[in-house]
Amino acid sequence: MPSIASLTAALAFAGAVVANPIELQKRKAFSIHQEERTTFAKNGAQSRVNTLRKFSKPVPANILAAAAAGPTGTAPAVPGDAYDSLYLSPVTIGNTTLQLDFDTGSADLWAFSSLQPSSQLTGHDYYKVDPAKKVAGATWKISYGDGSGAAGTVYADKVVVGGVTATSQAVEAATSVSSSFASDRDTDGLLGLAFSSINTVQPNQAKTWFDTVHSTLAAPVFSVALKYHAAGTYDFGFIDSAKYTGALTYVNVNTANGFWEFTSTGYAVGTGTVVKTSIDAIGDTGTTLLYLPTAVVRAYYAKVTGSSNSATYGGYVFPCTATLPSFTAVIGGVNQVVPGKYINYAPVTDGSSTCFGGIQDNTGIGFSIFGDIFLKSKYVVHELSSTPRLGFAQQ
Ligand SMILES: CNCc1ccc(Oc2cccnc2)o1
Repeated sequence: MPSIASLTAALAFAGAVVANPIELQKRKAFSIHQEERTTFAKNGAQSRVNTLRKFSKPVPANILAAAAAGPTGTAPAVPGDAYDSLYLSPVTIGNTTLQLDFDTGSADLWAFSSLQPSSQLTGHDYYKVDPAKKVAGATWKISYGDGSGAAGTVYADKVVVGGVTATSQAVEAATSVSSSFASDRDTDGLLGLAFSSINTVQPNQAKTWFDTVHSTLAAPVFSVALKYHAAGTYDFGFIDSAKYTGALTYVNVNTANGFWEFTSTGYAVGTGTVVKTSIDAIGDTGTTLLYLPTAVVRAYYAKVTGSSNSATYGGYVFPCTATLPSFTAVIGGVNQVVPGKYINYAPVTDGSSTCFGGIQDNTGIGFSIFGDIFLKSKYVVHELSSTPRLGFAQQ
């Protein structure tokens, strides 16, 4: 049995993280967790298997099973402002870590880059392009539902999200961005998590990061836990049962339009009865609000005293002191409830006593959008199986 000192020295040499030797001597039994330097997607369980084998120790079946399962990872989702207008997550592209908006409503991974005018880069982390990694002849150009957009060229580089590595991922480097992106110093780009069929790279469409890595993950899933005025998470390759209450219930997804598109079969306002109606909707972490059919939105604000559909503010507003009813959408036959408090998005301008509704009309969009206002009360599993589906549970 090697001495504690020699074991500590050996592990320190191997670059392992060990407790203080004195601390080790105080303990009767201790476990050593060794992080290995790998170039492929990280897999903590595999590191433990390697360590136990290194010291000729038996490997418990559950650790072997987890190691064989493949990597998993978790990235934080941090509100970009006081009203959860968007959420930002750290992504390492090449050697730089940027804050990207993970967007289940689009399929381009793009970043502010060294190709832009330096005046657009103030306050940003940005991707420093390496001409050796350029994808010859490839360009991209994207427009979002809020009228913003960006365009540029394409590089193949290492992209790490939550410890999971894609060694050669299409990284769309911006050469130009719209004014709303240029003035948003917090968002360094987007990471699309919709289906690669709507990626905008030409002439050869690129894959999303999740599409690149999903076959190596422990399971072909990612799970989203956005939170109300707090940091949440994106889990990749696994479902974290500690992050929700009750059961996960599922609905099939129609991927024809490249979205996580599903049908809600009814709704209720507050304690009212469920109105059966078919609502064609997409889940979209990149959209702030909950956009619904005109009749549904009218029924909701009919229960909000002092509310009106304001031409001035471009949507339904109400007194910030209003007590808002909850909103229920029936998904997969299960009532998914959004607390009324979550439907007060923000004052129309800082300090105003008039507030802008989290529920708005979907006129002009062509479908409903279950954006952050809806998502932040749920744990949402996105399963890329042979028949893709969405799982919902209450946080
Ligand atoms: C606020 N405009 C800039 C901006 C930040 C994130 C995005 O992207 C969006 C916008 C709407 C829908 N989906 C993604 O645009």
